[in-house]
Amino acid sequence: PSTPLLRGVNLTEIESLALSSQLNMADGHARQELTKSQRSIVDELPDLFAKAAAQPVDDLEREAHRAYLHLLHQHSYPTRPGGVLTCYSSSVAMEILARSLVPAGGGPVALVHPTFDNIPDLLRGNGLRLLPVEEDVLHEGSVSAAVPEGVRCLFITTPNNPTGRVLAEQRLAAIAAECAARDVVLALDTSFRGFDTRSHYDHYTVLRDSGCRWVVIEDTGKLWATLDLKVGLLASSDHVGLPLAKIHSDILLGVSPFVLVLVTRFAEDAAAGGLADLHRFIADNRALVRATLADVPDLAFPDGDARVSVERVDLGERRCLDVWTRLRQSGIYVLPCSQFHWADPARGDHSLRIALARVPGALEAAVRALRAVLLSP
Ligand SMILES: N=C(N)NC[C@@H](O)CC(=O)C(=O)O
Repeated sequence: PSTPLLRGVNLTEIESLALSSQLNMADGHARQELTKSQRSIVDELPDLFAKAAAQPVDDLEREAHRAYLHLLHQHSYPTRPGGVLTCYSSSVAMEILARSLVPAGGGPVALVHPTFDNIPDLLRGNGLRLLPVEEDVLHEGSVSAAVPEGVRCLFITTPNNPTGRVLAEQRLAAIAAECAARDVVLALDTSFRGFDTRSHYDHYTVLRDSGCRWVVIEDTGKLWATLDLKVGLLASSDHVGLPLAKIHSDILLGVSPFVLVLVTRFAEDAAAGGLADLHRFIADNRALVRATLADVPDLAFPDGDARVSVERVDLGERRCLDVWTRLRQSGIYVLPCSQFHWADPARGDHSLRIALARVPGALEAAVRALRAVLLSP
């Protein structure tokens, strides 16, 4: 049986246990130090606050959308009113999408497997039935198998969490064409795309050209240590046929203009070289994890070419709950992977996920402690 003690506990509840720990390697939020140029943005906060108060919020919203999406080479995003709805977080965007799918009727939602469990939880919480689509089926093989028969929506996290796997441009085009032919809504969660340039082809051009009904959820919260000052973006095709704007209005009037200005400034800093620096920083932290654990027997890193800000560790015969529990006794937190396998948790019972957007010294201390636990019976 899978790790019973964590049954009924979701990943975010496990992450919340770690929030006050100095050695929190659990959640995928950005907790690294600010760079020099980012600190100078923080030094400007009083002026940014004044700018946010003085300018029309529509302008600030358009500026934030453009700065963030152009940073990631997404030039063809919709600019029509309501084409990109701004939310407090990507999970709020996810909840709006899930609620909007319910009245549409029709079959289940096909969802990539594994992926972060708040996505299936939000979909199921709205009464939607789910069908898992394994990553290999999604990324390779027949396109009709990637879009199961009878589904109302296909939901893909790309880059995926925790694997880092990126949907290639040609594959997105093929899946979008299949969705167009079968009138299936194609939904993408691209929250981790900032870390991987392989996901920086213009998804909006591909989606638009396919003619399919589509939704894309973006998240500014994973990249920069802004204390979770962030926005989620809910973009959609003009013929998506879902009451996204209506449900969005049920949940919020708008996000803080101050956060919009902050996101714009951090995105501009990233475009001026900060994003490349961040990629090197994450790659160095990934290398630190792999080097520190290199001499541990019966251990593997299943996502060899992942670039996202998390790293999965395959523990061999060891159980993730046992390792997680022993680390927690020393105040060190990682994330067990059972719940990512939302349709078959046992498949995650022998792997952990380590957050990489962390101060290197803290990451090294945590991974050295993990190594000690793994080497002691
Ligand atoms: N609304 C939720 N549950 N937020 C947690 C989520 O941001 C953590 C995450 O995405 C990750 O740790 O990979």
